[in-house]
Amino acid sequence: MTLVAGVDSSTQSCKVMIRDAETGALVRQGRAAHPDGTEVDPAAWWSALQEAIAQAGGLDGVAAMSVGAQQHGMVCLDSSGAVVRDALLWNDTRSAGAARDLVEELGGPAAWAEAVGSVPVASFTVTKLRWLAEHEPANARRTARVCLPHDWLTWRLGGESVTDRGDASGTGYWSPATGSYRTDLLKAAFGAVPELPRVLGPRDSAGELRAPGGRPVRLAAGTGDNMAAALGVGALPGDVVVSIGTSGTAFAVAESPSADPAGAVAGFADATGRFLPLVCTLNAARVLDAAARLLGVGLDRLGQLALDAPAGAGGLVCVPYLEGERTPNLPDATGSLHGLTLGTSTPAHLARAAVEGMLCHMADAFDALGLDPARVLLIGGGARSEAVRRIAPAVFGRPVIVPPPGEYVADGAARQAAWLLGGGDEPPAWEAAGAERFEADATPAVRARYAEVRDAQIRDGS
Ligand SMILES: Nc1ncnc2c1ncn2[C@@H]1O[C@H](COP(=O)(O)OP(=O)(O)O)[C@@H](O)[C@H]1O
Ligand SMILES: O=C(CO)[C@@H](O)[C@H](O)COP(=O)(O)O
Repeated sequence: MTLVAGVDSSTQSCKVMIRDAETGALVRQGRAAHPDGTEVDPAAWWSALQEAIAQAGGLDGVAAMSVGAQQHGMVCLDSSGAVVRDALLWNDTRSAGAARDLVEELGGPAAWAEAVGSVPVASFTVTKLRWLAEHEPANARRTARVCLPHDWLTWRLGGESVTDRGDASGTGYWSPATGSYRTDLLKAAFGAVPELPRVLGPRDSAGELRAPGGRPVRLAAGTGDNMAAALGVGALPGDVVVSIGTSGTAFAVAESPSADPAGAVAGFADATGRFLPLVCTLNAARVLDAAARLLGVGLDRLGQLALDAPAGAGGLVCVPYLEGERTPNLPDATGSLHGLTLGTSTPAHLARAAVEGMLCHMADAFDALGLDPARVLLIGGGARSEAVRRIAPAVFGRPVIVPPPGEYVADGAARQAAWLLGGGDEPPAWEAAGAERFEADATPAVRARYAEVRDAQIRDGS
């Protein structure tokens, strides 16, 4: 049996899935935690990857491997390849001011959407580079090369200095429409053009690593985590995927590039040669973690409590901007609870408000895509919650399909590695495991009440 390994180096952890290259059957897996925080020494990703590989039983029998990872993170290297400073992650909002300046300098949001398919907010690499140039000029001067988390891991594994279309499209200096770097925008933001990774196509080779014993393991291009998830879950044009992970995302596979001048939809490229319009929120599954912490319960108990309370939580509304927010672009916002009464001051009402607030927020992201999909697929750690699976169709006002709980980012990376081995125009057709369909009566009043409270909070500027 020929094996492939897929990696998901995400915000909270590193996961490795080892699968049969031909059928996609799961053979073994491992995972390891990442440190908390929005700036991280890339060495921590490296040691988590080694730990996850060891937990998966090593790379014996693995012929090809691919790395999917959190998008956008700024990894600066000096001329010897050493890391200049801790990487600033996609959820680090310190470059919000730099984003505002860059948008203004180019002539407004529409100019950015036209140039690179997206309007940069603090998540985008280009804004982090501007922040570095302004706040840490010595580090900026030492920066000879800039790459992204998946690029850096691929390179450390023995690969070349390469990236892929999907991850390049989250930098803010690569255009999905033309397939080329906009070094003019990088120069304008950073004051210099450091060396950038070569952008590979979906089936291209990134080199190879030498596993213990000297056996070569081929490296696929890798990609950003959302692009890998689309590949792992087998998303087809006509589907929308909603992922409830550290970030919340709603995305679709598209045949042509997009450019939203309003900035809500990022016009990314995907990992198959197509495109991936995507709406991303800073707050998603960790809203449930926070509510569980407040109530002093575990996630399963939080879900039971939420299902015990009535729809609408008796008017208790949670606006879940706990980490600031990216969509809507409110980097300094905080979360809030509205509608506390003696009646709603119960653990069940609070749990329900947290689940519904998070899902209303995700439904806003879904709506921003402006699509009427044939299927809505719900994935990510948050989709493991029974309460989320049962309340989501009520809040979204449409059925949701929940694939079996799994590591779809790492699986997508594994599928890309199998594609590298097998060749062909499309990735190998691995059989999808049976998904469950959830239906519920729509609860438009829950969304309406949420929207009222959300808009009042935004008007207040808090
Ligand atoms: N049974 C569960 N119920 C609710 N949430 C869960 C459950 N299991 C995991 N999660 C959530 O999954 C989140 C991690 O999701 P994941 O998609 O793995 O994140 P990422 O890939 O962004 O690091 C955790 O923050 C946790 O809240
Ligand atoms: O910034 C984005 C997408 O634009 C995020 O989706 C990151 O890619 C982080 O992903 P997770 O760690 O939540 O999977």
